[in-house]
Amino acid sequence: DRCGTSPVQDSRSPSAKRPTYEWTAGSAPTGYGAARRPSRVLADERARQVSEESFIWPPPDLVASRRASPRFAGKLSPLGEGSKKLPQALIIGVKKGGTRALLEFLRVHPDIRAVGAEPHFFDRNYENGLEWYRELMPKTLEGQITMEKTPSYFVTREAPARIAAMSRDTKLIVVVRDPVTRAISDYTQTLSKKPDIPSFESLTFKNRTTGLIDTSWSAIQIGIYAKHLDNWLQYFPAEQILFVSGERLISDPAGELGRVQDFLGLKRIITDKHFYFNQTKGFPCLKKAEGSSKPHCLGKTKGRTHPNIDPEVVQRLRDFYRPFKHEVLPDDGALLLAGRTECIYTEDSQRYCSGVLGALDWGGEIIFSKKSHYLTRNVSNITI
Ligand SMILES: Nc1ncnc2c1ncn2[C@@H]1O[C@H](COP(=O)(O)OS(=O)(=O)O)[C@@H](OP(=O)(O)O)[C@H]1O
Repeated sequence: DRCGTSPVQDSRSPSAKRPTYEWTAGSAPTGYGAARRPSRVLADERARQVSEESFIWPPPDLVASRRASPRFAGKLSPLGEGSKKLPQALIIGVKKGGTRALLEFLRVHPDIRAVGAEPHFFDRNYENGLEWYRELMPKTLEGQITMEKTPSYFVTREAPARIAAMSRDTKLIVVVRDPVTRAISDYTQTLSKKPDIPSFESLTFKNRTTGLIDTSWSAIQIGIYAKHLDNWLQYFPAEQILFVSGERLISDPAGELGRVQDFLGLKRIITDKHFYFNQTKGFPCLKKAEGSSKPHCLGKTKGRTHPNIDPEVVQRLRDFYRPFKHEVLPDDGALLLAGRTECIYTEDSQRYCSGVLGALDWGGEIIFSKKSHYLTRNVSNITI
């Protein structure tokens, strides 16, 4: 991954272990970034797993732009014009959903400029202040959208309020993927760094005999999308959140990118002709990466081979996630992560017909109800 895991940024190298903050010039403005370290949504030790890009610091883009690397010349105007702006759109999750692929594909658009590394501003670096954050961003010209991706935002309790404090108009993008595959992908990543960890099967259960799932394990907890989403819907209307299917990002990248460009109010410039399927990699790749004329696939850490998991455990996890897919969430419009449903009925026989935002390959759909009501979260009250 040219933005995350190129050899010089190997996450195993000691110099890349932890972010250091000394190099930044930005000062924290009052009102943002309280002295307190942000507390994590996932308190469990295992929740400290972070996506691999988070180890890359300082952000390669910043280093690259300081060195005026020709790699970035494509997007910078010859005079280096423009100004650094706070992002207007964020890819907030989910970890292992396909967030890197989405960002890399989006960067092909001339009206999108993005920081490649994960800034982790709204979770770990908030006390550094908004000016620090702005300083990380690439320069943009009028009409260009500034973006970043940090998948852990989606599961960070404080993130929605903080992002809303920056701007209530921030557009949010969530790449969702079958939560079971996502969990296995998450585990595979950890295993690649710590080969001695227990098996996926044993980590899944609190007690294997009773079959009780360990929901404190971050690999499981991140996939309870409805629970995390609830938190976001307290601060942002559903229309401001776009769900991208991680599966379709692989099977039909241009189709998903079309939806994203529409959501961002951009001309559909990224189309089928930008992609080719690389047989060796087994994934779609870019014919030309941003600022380059060469084909570009994501790096070795994207598209890892997953270990075989006991099918019974996989099934048990599917059963575990099913109710969450049916959860109805409060908002201006209700949002439902559910099966193939077009209308739902509440206990008082109210009928809520929904516009389907997107079908998910794992049998779920993201449905947006036009009706503006708080719907009960008790699934059994609802006939589907
Ligand atoms: N085009 C393309 N090339 C390679 N990989 C692709 C692509 N599109 C989606 N994916 C899937 O992205 C998964 C990694 O997700 P993220 O980038 O969100 O991971 S991370 O949270 O930033 O670590 C990664 O998960 P694994 O397959 O488990 O490695 C891929 O399945």
